[in-house]
Amino acid sequence: MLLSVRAVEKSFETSEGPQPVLRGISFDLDGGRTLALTGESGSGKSTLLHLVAGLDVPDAGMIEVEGWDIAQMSDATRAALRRNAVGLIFQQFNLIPSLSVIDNLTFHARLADRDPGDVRGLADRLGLADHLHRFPEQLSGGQQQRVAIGRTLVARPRLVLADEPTGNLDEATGDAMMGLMRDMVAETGAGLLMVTHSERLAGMLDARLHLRAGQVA
Ligand SMILES: Nc1ncnc2c1ncn2[C@@H]1O[C@H](COP(=O)(O)OP(=O)(O)OP(=O)(O)O)[C@@H](O)[C@H]1O
Repeated sequence: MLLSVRAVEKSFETSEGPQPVLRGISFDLDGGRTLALTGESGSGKSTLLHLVAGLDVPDAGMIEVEGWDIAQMSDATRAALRRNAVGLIFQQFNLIPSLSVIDNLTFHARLADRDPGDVRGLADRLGLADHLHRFPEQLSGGQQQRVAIGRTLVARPRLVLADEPTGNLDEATGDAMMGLMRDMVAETGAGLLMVTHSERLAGMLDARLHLRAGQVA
């Protein structure tokens, strides 16, 4: 199993005491499969994604990526897992401002010890062929979002975690990016866990995990 989540609990301290946000979440995700994470605002989607990404640790329960329990890892091992096995597409694009589009793509492949392969072909599929030598600040928000998607895919992670990855794109471009992500998942055998508020996009994925008040509904 690529990703196993079992009985995960997470609370945050607030002025009124601990506020439970995730209350016993369990699910599995196989390689080559795509899973939509849906639920109303505040239901715990981003919190769950952060835990799976190893950016935070659960209070109870277990999260295994390829059989490795991320809560038991040292910070250094967790960082290495994030670098090599897990690809994050979050709302902050975190592009490197001093690198052009093509260099941003290539750099991330090398960071993950991957041969970047056909970067120009990928840029083409991202609709960025005419912007290869631009710097992030010279791109629109949607173009930056596509670089962020490409940057993650070029590293060929085992697990792709995405938070509204097409949120800044028009419907046609968003659908094209969804198609690209699904193709890459199918080609590389990676798993995709994607937060979305869109029923339409959720319907394009293999399965859905719907959260309601911190539980699987
Ligand atoms: N660091 C934190 N400290 C305290 N409370 C937090 C923290 N992070 C999240 N929360 C609370 O946890 C709950 C779930 O937040 P989360 O961001 O996971 O929801 P979400 O489903 O992703 O929402 P949205 O769709 O609006 O992004 C919210 O009530 C939020 O206020």
